[in-house]
Amino acid sequence: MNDIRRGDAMLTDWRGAAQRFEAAVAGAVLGQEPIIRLVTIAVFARGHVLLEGDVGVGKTTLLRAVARAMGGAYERVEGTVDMMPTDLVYHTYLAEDGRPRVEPGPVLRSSEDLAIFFFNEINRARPQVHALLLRLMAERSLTAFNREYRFPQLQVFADRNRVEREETFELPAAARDRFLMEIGMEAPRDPATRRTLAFDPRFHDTDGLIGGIPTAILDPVRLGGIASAIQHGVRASEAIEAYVVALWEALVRPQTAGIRLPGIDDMAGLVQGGASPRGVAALVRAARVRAWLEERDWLVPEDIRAVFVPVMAHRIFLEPIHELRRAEIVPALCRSVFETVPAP
Ligand SMILES: Nc1ncnc2c1ncn2[C@@H]1O[C@H](COP(=O)(O)OP(=O)(O)OP(=O)(O)O)[C@@H](O)[C@H]1O
Repeated sequence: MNDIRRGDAMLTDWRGAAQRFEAAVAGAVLGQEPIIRLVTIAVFARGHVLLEGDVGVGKTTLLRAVARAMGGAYERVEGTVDMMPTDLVYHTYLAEDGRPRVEPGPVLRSSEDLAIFFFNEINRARPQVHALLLRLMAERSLTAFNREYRFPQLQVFADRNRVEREETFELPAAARDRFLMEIGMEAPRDPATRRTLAFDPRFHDTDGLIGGIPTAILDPVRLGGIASAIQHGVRASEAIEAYVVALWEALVRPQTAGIRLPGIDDMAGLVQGGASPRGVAALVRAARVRAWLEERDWLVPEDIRAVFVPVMAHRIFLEPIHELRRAEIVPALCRSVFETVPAP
């Protein structure tokens, strides 16, 4: 078999694994197929994910299900206001012999095999902790105990609830683009799913639910190679390239693209920045994975549109007076961008 055929066969095998992975997660987390698809895209794009939503909509359950179905070394911490950055790296205690001991903390416990680091309730931790986490996400390395640790397989999942505002700390806006995606999660609307969630005891016992998921469906050690093969294997036509650049342009300069939003007089000053080349590269990366999951080796406009909001919305900086209405303005802006820019 030549190299291209071998590469194709590998991509097809891995697509099967991706489908089994999605099915395993969907078996435990009901009515969230679009969110599970986005998380799968992030896994194969090797990007970090922030999940945001109301209290008790299943964010933790989804991320635990993903960690279990994926396999590999996994650590989870819970954000608290008194957490220190060093709590992630080591902890000290007095041993039975009365002597102080130092043990690796959650980031170092599995050493360099760490595949998934799950940060629960990230907005309860203070900025010093965010700073360490964001550096770990950007560089996938950490210096401790006089040496550098590298985490080539590391993927960070974090969640934050949208409701809580007391004693919480927002992530710095400029650092949020370390997350490939920010995904909003809501409870399923379908009445039958709601009834099952309310009455079926399987969904009241999270540990039992997670324990029933098949494990280690994806091999984290090989994910980097497959992610690279997807990025090289999915083609973009000139028309698609022009489409992405036009969307980007319209997002950054909506007024020039002829976009008007209700209640905003100064469209020219609305977007202050943030949709950077790094952001658009992330968009294309995620779109290519979507195309691959849809069994194509070329991009279509729908691949771009399907990942546009979760990849781009958190990277846009608005004029400060509009930030309070961000949750309403940014989706409306994205919708207008799609309506204004003709798809090829
Ligand atoms: N879509 C769903 N599918 C399966 N279980 C669900 C779903 N939504 C909620 N649950 C169940 O509801 C309970 C609460 O879920 P979970 O702790 O994951 O919510 P959360 O969004 O992380 O909440 P918090 O913001 O308080 O941390 C769990 O027992 C979970 O099994």
